[in-house]
Amino acid sequence: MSDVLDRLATILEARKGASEDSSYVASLHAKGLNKILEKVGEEATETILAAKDAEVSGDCADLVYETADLWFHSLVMLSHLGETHEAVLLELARRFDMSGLEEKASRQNN
Ligand SMILES: N=c1c2ncn([C@@H]3O[C@H](COP(=O)(O)OP(=O)(O)OP(=O)(O)O)[C@@H](O)[C@H]3O)c2ncn1[C@@H]1O[C@H](COP(=O)(O)O)[C@@H](O)[C@H]1O
Repeated sequence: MSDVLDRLATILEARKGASEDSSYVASLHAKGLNKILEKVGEEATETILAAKDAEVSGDCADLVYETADLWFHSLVMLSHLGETHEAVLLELARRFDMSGLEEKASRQNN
């Protein structure tokens, strides 16, 4: 499961050179950053609405589906700008490590 982002990133990279008629990702790149950002915004809104519905129904299936759409379009945005998910994972890891150090320092001070 953990290699899904790596595998998807490889496909997204390959789609940069693909024909826009044969590939949704290539069509987004061809339409440009504004179209990609429009999709990220739409998917973020759909994710928020699905989260509100999930709170009422207790069913998170639509929320998971919409979050996957949001992550996917965010990955296309990063790829369009020459960045990858790895930079985001590194940033999360850096924060995780920092919070670990803070916890340790706080334990030592008490
Ligand atoms: N993970 C995804 C993925 N998630 C969502 N989508 C597409 O994202 C779009 C979601 O937008 P909407 O729900 O607004 O649907 P829509 O109304 O058809 O979209 P628009 O007309 O508004 O652009 C749909 O067309 C979905 O098919 C995806 N398209 C592709 N992938 C992955 O990307 C790879 C490359 O895809 P292609 O470029 O199509 O080969 C695929 O193998 C998949 O692994």
